[in-house]
Amino acid sequence: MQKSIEKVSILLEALPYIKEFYGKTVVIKYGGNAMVNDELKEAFAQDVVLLKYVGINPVIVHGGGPQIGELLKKLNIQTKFVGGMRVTDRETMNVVEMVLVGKVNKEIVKLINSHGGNAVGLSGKDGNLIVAEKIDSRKYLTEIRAPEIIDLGFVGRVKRVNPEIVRRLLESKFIPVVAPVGIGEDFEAYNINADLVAGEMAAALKAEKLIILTDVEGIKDKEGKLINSIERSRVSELIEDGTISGGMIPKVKACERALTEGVKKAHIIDGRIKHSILLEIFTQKGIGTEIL
Ligand SMILES: Nc1ncnc2c1ncn2[C@@H]1O[C@H](COP(=O)(O)OP(=O)(O)O)[C@@H](O)[C@H]1O
Ligand SMILES: CC(=O)N[C@@H](CCC(=O)OP(=O)(O)O)C(=O)O
Repeated sequence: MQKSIEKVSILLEALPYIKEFYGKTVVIKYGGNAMVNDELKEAFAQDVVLLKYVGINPVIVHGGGPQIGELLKKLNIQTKFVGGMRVTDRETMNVVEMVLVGKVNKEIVKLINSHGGNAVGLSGKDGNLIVAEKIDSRKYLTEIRAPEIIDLGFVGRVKRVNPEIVRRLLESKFIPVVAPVGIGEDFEAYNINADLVAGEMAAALKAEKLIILTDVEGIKDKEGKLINSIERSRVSELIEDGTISGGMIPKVKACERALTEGVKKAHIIDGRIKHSILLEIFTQKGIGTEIL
């Protein structure tokens, strides 16, 4: 009996959050490093399906960096990252698209559907969802003080998101799952960092929240201690003094961008913790770092 009462009180703790977020959209970035373990994958899918069934609209934007790396290795194609971005020549771009759209996207769709959801996979090409343009490598790499200034190739930035197709899917009770491949006005495919796509998606949808799952607890300070909460105006100084570097830079940039466009809160949370999404949304304390 005591156990049952505990269960009810856990459910009741979620009630104010279900009320607050009912009918709202939450964009979730599902990172390649949080996708490596089967147990975590199952927990992720359960969280997404639960959100949908309590009336919250999840939109998934996924990565797949490690999975791209694996296939490039098998194909004996050298690859490197500069300033958190994969240098992408045409051959690499083909592999990126093959892995992200052909493999990772469909795996996530299957995973969610096998837990009772109704997911639909999209890339930036579908419905012109993500219009991209080649990133200005020099400008970007200088701005983030990258160690090397080179041409990043077919690395894109989001020029525009046309969220119509995603809105329609949400209205029809589907769960959209988006691969971060953009389409240029030159009809070239562009490789876009998935965090940046998630930020732009949240902005275009005027989402309630952006949640970025990653492979660390959240943003850490100079001493390596987790920062629970930070204002967006303080983020650039942490990049400038080197506290935030590498793969964390596009994450905080994505959060800044979403918040500037009216998204209420952004969170960087630990995807290695089972049910991290539910812990973030439905508990008072939340987890990871919130950016306001
Ligand atoms: N201040 C910081 N706080 C936390 N992680 C940081 C920080 N600066 C750099 N990082 C690095 O960013 C990484 C997360 O980015 P990335 O590896 O691209 O993740 P993902 O695969 O989830 O997209 C962390 O594993 C960590 O090494
Ligand atoms: C330009 C760029 O770096 N694109 C990324 C796209 C995938 C991604 O962002 O995956 P994660 O979120 O798993 O890191 C790449 O090629 O790896």
